[in-house]
Amino acid sequence: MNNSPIILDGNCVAAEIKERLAPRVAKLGANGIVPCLATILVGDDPASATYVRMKGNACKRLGLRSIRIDLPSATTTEELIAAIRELNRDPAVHGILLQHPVPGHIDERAAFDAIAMDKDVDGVTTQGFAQTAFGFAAFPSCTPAAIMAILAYYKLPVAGKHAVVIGRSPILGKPVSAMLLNQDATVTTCHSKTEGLPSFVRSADIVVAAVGKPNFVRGDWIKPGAVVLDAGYNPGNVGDVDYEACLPQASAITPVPAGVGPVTIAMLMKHTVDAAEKASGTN
Ligand SMILES: Nc1nc(=O)c2c([nH]1)NC[C@@H]1CN(c3ccc(C(=O)N[C@@H](CCC(=O)O)C(=O)O)cc3)C=[N+]21
Repeated sequence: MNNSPIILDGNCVAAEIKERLAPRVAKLGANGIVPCLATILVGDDPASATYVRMKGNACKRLGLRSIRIDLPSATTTEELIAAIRELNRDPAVHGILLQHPVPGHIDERAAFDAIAMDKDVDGVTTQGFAQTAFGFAAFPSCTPAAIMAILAYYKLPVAGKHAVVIGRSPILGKPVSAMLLNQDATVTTCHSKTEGLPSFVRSADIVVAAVGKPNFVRGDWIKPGAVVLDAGYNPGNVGDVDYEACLPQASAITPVPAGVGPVTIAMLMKHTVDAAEKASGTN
């Protein structure tokens, strides 16, 4: 038992990331460049609309431009790709974010892969994933980058540790597994077909929950002293970790809200500023 776990405060981590962006945004501005993020939302899922609005608000607070494109749920893959290509061609747009998930009839992979590499600030393209996996300097996807930023901010050791990632989605479980591996963790990626999931989690020094099931990770799965990172964003702002049950076991744990979420948005802002600097050669 551990009676004083560190509560990993995502708002603090996000504040530091955004503070460091301010002078860079000012310098770009002095050169007549305003970093610009285009967000695309297909359909009218209210939770997705909330996240997209939060991203737009974060841009505004940092002095970034944002363009919001809302497409009807009946949009075809071809129409969506056409909208993405138009943003690819627009030199004033530095980053493009296609909000996941898109309606089921759309080929989401094809749409993600239509995003120009140098504007893939959300790290969703196949090429971006490949670069992330190989440890090159692409924009990694934002939630995995947020998880790594939280570990770094609190100086939590990764090398040599057993990290168990629950979930293998293309923009969360898979890339965060690769990023942990690149920092010399021993990584086990668990998923819905994993047999004996609790026994894997029980051996983890670092647990990353990315399953999309509310309160899925139970307290008795957590090895005493483990670090627990909750990347879940279920309806009603509920994470994938049963926080109250895991808290007494963990040495450090992210809450939901105010854990991984705000850092995800800060990373998106950072990547957009990075992209604007690269595009303009101003860094
Ligand atoms: N292409 C794509 N990229 C994404 O990065 C992406 C996505 N699609 N689809 C949905 C998920 C979810 N996501 C969140 C970001 C911030 C919070 C966040 O900041 N949440 C606040 C609370 C939210 C509130 O106040 O309503 C918090 O945890 O403190 C949550 C969830 C990004 N996602």
